[in-house]
Amino acid sequence: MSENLLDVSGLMMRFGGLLAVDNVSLQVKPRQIHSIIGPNGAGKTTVFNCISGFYKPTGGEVHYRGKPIQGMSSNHISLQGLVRTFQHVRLFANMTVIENLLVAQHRHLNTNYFAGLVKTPSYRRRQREAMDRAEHWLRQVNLLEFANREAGNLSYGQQRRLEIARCMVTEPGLLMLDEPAAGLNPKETSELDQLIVRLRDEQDISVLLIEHDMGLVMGISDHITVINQGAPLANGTPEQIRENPEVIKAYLGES
Ligand SMILES: Nc1ncnc2c1ncn2[C@@H]1O[C@H](COP(=O)(O)OP(=O)(O)OP(=O)(O)O)[C@@H](O)[C@H]1O
Repeated sequence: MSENLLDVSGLMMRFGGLLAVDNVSLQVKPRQIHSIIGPNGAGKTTVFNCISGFYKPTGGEVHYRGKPIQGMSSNHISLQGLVRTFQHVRLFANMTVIENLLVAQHRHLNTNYFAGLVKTPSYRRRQREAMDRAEHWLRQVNLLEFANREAGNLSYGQQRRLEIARCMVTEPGLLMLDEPAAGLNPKETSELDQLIVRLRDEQDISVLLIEHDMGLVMGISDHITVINQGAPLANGTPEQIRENPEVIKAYLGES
């Protein structure tokens, strides 16, 4: 099997006359934090949407754990273990924090109507496990004390962490985070930074990250892919990217 967890090659996405993603390739290895950076409108979120099944790519291939996933529905892809967050928080605001984590696991519980109706021992065991996982992840993201609060009443930083917990209760292999630090204050950003590193180091998962906060990206990434106007511009370690004149010209030099 390929040593890459995720292998994207020659990805293309066209919207009418606009080529939003033009031949982008990237490989995410196990236990890596891999960031995608680039100026506004470079095509980063479109790459995410193509990988996670929200868009059907116009061309190219996406393999996850060696299996082709391009063209699959987003639901099917998330069941394979590839889950994501969005640029804007998408929680069930009127549900409690814990309910958000239980709902997220529902599709993975594989219960059937009869088992639920008579509450068979295996049904009850799965419910208990779902509750244990929810509690575990609330502790990990420092939200246990808010378990019964409505998600919409959490601070923005807490909602961001709840979204990550919501992904993690499904036990993914690859977590895709789209601008998780947007709108966070420096303290919240530093908590997020530590959380992402812990996910890699303690949970053995890989993280694919889109982020504009260069301090965060340079501080925690194992590998960075830079795209500009839809096309790949550079690939490398944070040190290589920081010193790449093309990148400085296209992106870092602007800030
Ligand atoms: N559904 C769509 N239909 C038409 N054009 C789109 C669509 N989605 C994205 N685009 C266009 O594709 C280009 C890339 O957009 P995308 O959101 O992927 O960039 P980005 O790098 O994520 O930007 P930002 O950093 O500002 O979030 C932009 O020109 C955008 O207007």
